Amino acid sequence: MKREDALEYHARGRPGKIAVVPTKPLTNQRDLALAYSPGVAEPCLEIKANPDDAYKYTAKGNLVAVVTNGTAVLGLGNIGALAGKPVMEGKGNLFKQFADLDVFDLEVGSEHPDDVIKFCQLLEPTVGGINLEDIKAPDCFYIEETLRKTMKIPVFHDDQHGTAIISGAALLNAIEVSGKDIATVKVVFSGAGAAAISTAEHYVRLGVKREHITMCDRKGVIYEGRKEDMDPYKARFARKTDMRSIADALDGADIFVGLSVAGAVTGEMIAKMAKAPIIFALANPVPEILPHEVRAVRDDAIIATGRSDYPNQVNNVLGFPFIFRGALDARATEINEEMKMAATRALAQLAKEDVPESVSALYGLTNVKFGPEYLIPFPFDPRALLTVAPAVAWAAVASGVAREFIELETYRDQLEARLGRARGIMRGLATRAQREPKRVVFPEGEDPKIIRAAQILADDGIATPILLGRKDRVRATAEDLGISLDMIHVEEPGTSANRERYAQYLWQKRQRKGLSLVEAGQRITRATSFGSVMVAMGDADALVGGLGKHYPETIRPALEIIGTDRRHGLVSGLYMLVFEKHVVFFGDTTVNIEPTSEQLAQIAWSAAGLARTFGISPRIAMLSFSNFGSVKHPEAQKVAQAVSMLRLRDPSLVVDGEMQADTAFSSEILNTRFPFSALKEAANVLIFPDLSAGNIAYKLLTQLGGATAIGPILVGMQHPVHVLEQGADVQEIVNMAAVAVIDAQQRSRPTT
Ligand SMILES: NC(=O)C1=CN([C@@H]2O[C@H](COP(=O)(O)OP(=O)(O)OC[C@H]3O[C@@H](n4cnc5c(N)ncnc54)[C@H](OP(=O)(O)O)[C@@H]3O)[C@@H](O)[C@H]2O)C=CC1
Ligand SMILES: CC(=O)C(=O)O
Ligand SMILES: [Mg+2]
Repeated sequence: MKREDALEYHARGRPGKIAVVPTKPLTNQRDLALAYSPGVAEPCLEIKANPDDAYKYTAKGNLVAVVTNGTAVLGLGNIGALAGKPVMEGKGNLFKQFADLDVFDLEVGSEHPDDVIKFCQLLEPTVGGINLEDIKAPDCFYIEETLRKTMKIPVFHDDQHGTAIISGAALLNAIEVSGKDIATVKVVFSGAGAAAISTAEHYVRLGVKREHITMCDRKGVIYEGRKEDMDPYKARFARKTDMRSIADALDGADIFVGLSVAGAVTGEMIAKMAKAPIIFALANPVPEILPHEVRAVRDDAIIATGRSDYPNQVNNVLGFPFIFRGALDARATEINEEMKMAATRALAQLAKEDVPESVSALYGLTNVKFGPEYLIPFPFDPRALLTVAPAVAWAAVASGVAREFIELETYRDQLEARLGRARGIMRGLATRAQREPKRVVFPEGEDPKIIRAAQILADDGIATPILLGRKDRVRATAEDLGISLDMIHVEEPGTSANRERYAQYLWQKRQRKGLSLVEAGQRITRATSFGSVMVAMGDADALVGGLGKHYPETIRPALEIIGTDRRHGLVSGLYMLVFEKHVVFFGDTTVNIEPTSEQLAQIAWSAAGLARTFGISPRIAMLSFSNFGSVKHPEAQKVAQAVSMLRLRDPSLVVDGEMQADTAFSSEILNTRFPFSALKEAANVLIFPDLSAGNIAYKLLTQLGGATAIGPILVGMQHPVHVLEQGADVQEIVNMAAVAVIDAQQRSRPTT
């Protein structure tokens, strides 16, 4: 990271990192009357009568004040309120991006603790919570304690408790990885300020013995009887000891926790620590010692820093957004010890779970697993919000400080929705699949991604996975991945007891297409054919395949063996494009290259059915370069004919065309220029005149239009078969399997 890049990042475009965004339309006289005078008086009077209504009519419940006086900004020291503003804007940005909380960053121009206290107290009507930031010790303790006693909204000093919570999670996991015992470990702190004191107290709650903690500040070890630079908070850690320097303290110590400044310890000191030392060098922006300096003297060390450019980022960014989310959603009156402990445990546990590839890919990593290099989740892991916020909210309810009851199942859905519609939709699918899980067969059963997806599907009760492949290979890969195959069925096409039966079925299906019984016997050893027969014969409910293969390699055997559902007449590949505010289905994007009018009508009919599966009432636009006969060309007429056919087939469908893409999305164009159109509002199903158009359009929208694509979803097969994109990641495989399960749930299986 270069200095110029950081400066350019902050200066680029609109200076700074956050802005205020209106959440209600204000485009005409009526809006103005509602938003401002006279309409605004109504919520004012409601709140006057019932102050709690502020949470209903204003942004208070989602608003956090990040307050500093700039006296301990990162490890830069007392650089003042104004110079601290970039950090506070940064916290605001993180609150928003990671937890959808809005922030006012408030830099208070006074070093006097009572000024900060008064300032915060006066903010109580404005915000739902206060995050104190970068205020030096011991002032920060007095400020926070006073505010907690006098205010009814959560007040949380991030450098104290955020750091304690996150490093507590990392501590539990580092202890587990190193095989140490929390009751006997010797811990040395560099720093005895806001972060260090609170972290040490949290470690004691987690099981570290107070007498095993040695705390050092600028003057060295804090010992019993020391007079210089002491305060009551440091005094709680004053040890009866002869040690005077941090070098003395580190000799034989198990754990070093740096919450002070860059360069506070040296390699020489670290070299003298006990076996498998745990080094948390957490000063920002430059740690007490850099990881390569530790490695130079200790190859058995477990290392974490506060930065994002080394493994194990122990930084309060993993805490404050999610902790405040949970606290505010539960309308907690404070953030108490139970809530902090719940956050620590939730983060520690999350690190032990499989990391989605979409997350590790953000860090340029593959196969990330719990261990010395991965003790704690990544800040960009969306599961952090989904895990920590509910844990905190629930702890608030359980400890009696919540004013709002949290229904955990629906709460997780609400959090998913905050992360974006695509995730919300996929989670909705998983929930539906879990109601009646089905057997899903995976032809690429030896692939590590498929095995990992199978584990998730089985663990989450979404499907009963059947992996096709050589059993020894599947077992060996599963073992490498640390995955148990107890709930996963593995079938080897080459040696399966069902081989004969399946070959007979295949032969009967294809004997008039030139396939001999011997050839059928050979073909059945191929996983895609084997899997397709399993589905056709009812030994599996759905097939999900095609990982690393070209599309036709999977779809052809499936089509030959399973065939097309007569009601659809043809198979097509649809995508669901999820935008921030709406969802649009695209067809056909993957199968039919030059569809006829009949086929276009079929594709539209299938797409309408798929939209209904997702709980969306279809409004179909049949697209072209022409608007309702404006261009006389066979390509446009083909689309218009498809519309007529579709109307005959299902008069209740909301469909029209041929029309241009902008017409499809503009109710104004539709209603003014084409008032005869059956489509009156923006379409949510787009049918393209050919595969080129459909395929190009969906790819452009994912690349340039910010859409998330879910698919391809294959419709029109006799039984559920779904083809993965070649490079699909584990989460995409899980998603597609959930779609396959729902597809299977919706069909009544005809007897074969
Ligand atoms: N990774 C993370 O998530 C977080 C990291 N931090 C980091 O922790 C550090 C401290 O922050 P915070 O507690 O808020 O600040 P404070 O000002 O409250 O405390 C700073 C402490 O560091 C001590 N110190 C300063 N220089 C030295 C030195 N050369 N050797 C030993 N101790 C020294 C001070 O000693 P004295 O008491 O003698 O003045 C003081 O105890 C910063 O670097 C900050 O970036 C903080 C929060 C979160
Ligand atoms: C991360 C943080 O809050 C700090 O270093 O102060
Ligand atoms: Mg800070």
